[in-house]
Amino acid sequence: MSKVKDMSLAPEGVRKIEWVQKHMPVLEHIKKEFEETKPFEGITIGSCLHLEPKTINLGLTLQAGGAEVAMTGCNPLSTHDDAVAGGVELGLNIYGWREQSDEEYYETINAVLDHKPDIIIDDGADMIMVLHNERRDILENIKGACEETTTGVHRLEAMNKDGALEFPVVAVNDAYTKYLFDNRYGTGQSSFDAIMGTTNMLIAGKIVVVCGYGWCGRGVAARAKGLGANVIVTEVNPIRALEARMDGFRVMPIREAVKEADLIITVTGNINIIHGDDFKYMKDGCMLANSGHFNVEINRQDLEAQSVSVKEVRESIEMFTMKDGRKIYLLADGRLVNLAAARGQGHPAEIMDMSFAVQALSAKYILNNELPVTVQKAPDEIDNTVASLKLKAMGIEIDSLSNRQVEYMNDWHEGT
Ligand SMILES: NC(=O)c1ccc[n+]([C@@H]2O[C@H](COP(=O)([O-])OP(=O)(O)OC[C@H]3O[C@@H](n4cnc5c(N)ncnc54)[C@H](O)[C@@H]3O)[C@@H](O)[C@H]2O)c1
Ligand SMILES: N[C@@H](CCSC[C@H]1O[C@@H](n2cnc3c(=O)[nH]cnc32)[C@H](O)[C@@H]1O)C(=O)O
Repeated sequence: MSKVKDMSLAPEGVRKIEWVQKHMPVLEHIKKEFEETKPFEGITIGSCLHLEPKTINLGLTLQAGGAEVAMTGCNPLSTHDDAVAGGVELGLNIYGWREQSDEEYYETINAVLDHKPDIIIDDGADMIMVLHNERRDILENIKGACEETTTGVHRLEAMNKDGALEFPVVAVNDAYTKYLFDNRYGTGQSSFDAIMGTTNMLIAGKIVVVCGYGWCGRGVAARAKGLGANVIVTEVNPIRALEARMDGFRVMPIREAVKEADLIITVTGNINIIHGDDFKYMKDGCMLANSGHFNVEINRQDLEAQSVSVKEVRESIEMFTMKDGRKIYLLADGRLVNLAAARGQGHPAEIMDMSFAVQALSAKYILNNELPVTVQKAPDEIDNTVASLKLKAMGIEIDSLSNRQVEYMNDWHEGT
C-alpha cells in the first residue's frame, strides 16, 4: 500500500536512488550482509524520515534484510516526489508527498502506523508522540525505536524523565559517526547548498549570523567563513560562546547581531531565536533561514505582525515588506532550509551513508536485545563498525596499538 503524488515520476526517482547508492558504500555493505542473514524476517519497520533518495536507500536496506517497510516524511516540505515514486516501484510502502497540510502530515504518519510496525525509525519524534498519545492501540507491538536528530532525542529524554516513555529508544543522533559528521559537515554544506541555490546570492563579503554553536552551528559557521563571509555567532552557553570566539568568530547577543546581519541562520533546536523586536533592528534586505528544527526558531507570526505585505518573490523565498518599507526575506517558510527549500537536497550521500548505517544497525540491535525502557546511545560497537567500514571504503588505513602500547596505557607504575 502507498499514497504518493505521481507514479509517472518513478523512472527519474529510481535513477536518483541508483546514483546515491554508488556513494553510500557502508550502507551497501550492510545491505549485502542483510540479504544473506535476513535479520528482519517477519518484522515490520515504520519510519518517519525526510523522504528523498538516500532515505529510500535505507528503506531498501531494511527490505533486503527481510522487513516489510512502511515510510512517511518527517517534514511537510522535504519529500521528493520522484524519489518516493521510485521507492514504491522498488517495493516499499510509502505515504508522502511534498507540501502536505498539517492534517495530511499526521494522516500519513497514521497510515504507517496502520502497518503495525515492530520497530520505529523517527526523525524529530513526531511518530513516537502520535504512538504514545493517539495510537496506544499498537503500543504493545513496538519493540523499540531509533531517533535520528538532536531535538528528537531531547524530546524523548524529557518524556522519559516524566515517566511517559513506553518503549526503548536508541539515540542514533548521539553516535559519533552521526553527529560529528552529519550535524557538522552535513548541515554545514547542505545549508549553504540550499541557500545559494535558492537565492543565487554571493556569500563572500556578507555578514552571516549563526545562532547556536553546537554541532550544526560549528559546521555552518566554518562553511560561511570558508565562503568568505564575516561570521558572527550567538550563543547562550558560555563554553560554546568561548569556543566560537577562539575559533575566530565574533560573538555577541542576538539583538546586536541582527543589526549587522545580511543573512541569519538559526541552528539551535530552540524556540523564538529571532522574534519580537529583533525584526525592527534588521537591515533592509536581511535574509533569514533556519537549519535547526521545525519552524519555530524564527517566529513567523511576529514577522507577519510587523509587515504590511508578504509575497513569494522566488521559489522558497517570501518577501516581507515592513511598515517602514524595509524588506526582509524568509527562506523555506522558516523550516529547515537544507531540506524544505524546493532546491534542498539534504546532506550529501557520503554523510547519510554513515547516519543511515547507524540506523540500520541500531534497528537490528533493538531486535536482538532486550533493552530497558529508556533513551540510550547507540552502542560503541556500532560506531566503531561504521567508522571502520567508512575508512575502508575511502581507502584509508590506520595504525593499531602494539602489545607494548596497550600494556603502557593500562599501567600506572611507569613515570619520568
Ligand atoms: N538541518 C539539518 O539537516 C540538521 C541536521 C542535524 C541536526 N539538526 C537540528 O539542528 C538543531 C541543532 O542541533 P545540534 O546537534 O547542533 O545541537 P546542539 O545541542 O549541539 O547545539 C545547539 C546549540 O544551540 C544553543 N542555543 C540554544 N538556545 C539558544 C539561543 N536562544 N540562542 C543561541 N544559541 C542557543 C545551545 O547552547 C547549543 O550550543 C537541532 O534541532 C537538530 O535536531 C538539523
Ligand atoms: N523532523 C524535524 C527534525 C529536524 S531534521 C534533522 C535531521 O535531518 C537529517 N537529514 C539531513 N539531511 C538529510 C537527507 O538528505 N536525508 C534524510 N535525512 C536527512 C539529519 O540526519 C538530521 O538529524 C524537522 O523537519 O524539522
